Amino acid sequence: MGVPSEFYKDYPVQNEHITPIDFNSMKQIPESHAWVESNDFECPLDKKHNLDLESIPVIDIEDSNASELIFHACVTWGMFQISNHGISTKVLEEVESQTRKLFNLPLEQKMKVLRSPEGAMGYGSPRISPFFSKLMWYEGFTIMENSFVDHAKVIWPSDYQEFWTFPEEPFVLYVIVSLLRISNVMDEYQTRMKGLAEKLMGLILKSLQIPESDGIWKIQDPTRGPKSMSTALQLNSYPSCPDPARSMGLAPHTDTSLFTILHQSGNISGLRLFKDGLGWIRVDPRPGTLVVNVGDLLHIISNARFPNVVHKAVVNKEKHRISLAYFYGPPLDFEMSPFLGYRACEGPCFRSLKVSEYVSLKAKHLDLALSHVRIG
Ligand SMILES: O=C(O)CCC(=O)C(=O)O
Ligand SMILES: [Fe+2]
Repeated sequence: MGVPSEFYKDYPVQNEHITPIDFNSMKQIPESHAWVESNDFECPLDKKHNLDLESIPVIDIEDSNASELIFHACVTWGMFQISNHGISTKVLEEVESQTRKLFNLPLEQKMKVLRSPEGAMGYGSPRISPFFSKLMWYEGFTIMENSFVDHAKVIWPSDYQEFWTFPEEPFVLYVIVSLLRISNVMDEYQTRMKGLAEKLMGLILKSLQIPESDGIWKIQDPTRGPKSMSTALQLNSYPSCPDPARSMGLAPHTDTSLFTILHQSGNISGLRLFKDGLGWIRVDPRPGTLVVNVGDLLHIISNARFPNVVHKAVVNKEKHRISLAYFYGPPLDFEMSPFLGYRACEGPCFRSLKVSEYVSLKAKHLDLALSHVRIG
């Protein structure tokens, strides 16, 4: 979820958990990246017998029943796919192509925007890395709101100026042009995602029958100014891997957000969700759709009615997979309470707490964070 950089100052990450290796030069996976049975319990959907559970629902968000359909999908899966979402193929192709360009830069260029040990933005390994004994076959780039160019200037001010001072160098020029192009595309994508997220939020709150007088409806109010929603765009890159069965793209986790909107590139399988009793289920990319998954904060607000779905990403031998996750959450100062409407379970399952407290608990305890919030 989008949090200010200074937020993680009490939870610094060690360098080995920030710096990705040069994946492209690897003919085999190093011991540091070799997982034991990483892809256990793989459970292809075509082997399922229960037809109702056979696929993550695709919901047309303009459908008059969208809210109802979302409710059922969230209760059953904690995940759904959306069509008719208004993000054009052109925008998605553009953002994907710029993302590929960024990750295709030589490692030493990407290292110039490496996330700091206390930081939230920039290039690096997953922030969940310290919680696992093995490293992931992954490199990512986290962008917060505002313009990407502004972040770039903040992240590497001296080099940025150098680029303008010595423009005769062709590679440097290429980087400047790429940077500006990427910035525009990333800004545009975030703006579109924000609009879509606001719409989805309305449908989700309606699906839980939370009355419009409740404070949660008001957090999207733009007059709140800088204290508006916390969002982040996470560019995920999974280079092709010599030994996918013993590697992990992104280890099993739940998202801290209210919900996440995920775009999976091309026709490359990678996302898996965990369903009790069934194991790992493939959520392959489907043209024209985006994936939406329930995060921890919506799990709390829905009083555990919506599962915060455990998911992971696997890698493959031939293809370089890209995905883009847009995390959407309430402002850090927002006090969350489980909603106890007639659809929720009896009594509150969680205590009330500020979003900032939950984000800190997550940074410290990862998947055990919820046990610090649960009542009874
Ligand atoms: O790449 C994927 O399919 C999953 C990404 C993800 O779970 C995340 O960015 O939190
Ligand atoms: Fe995730």
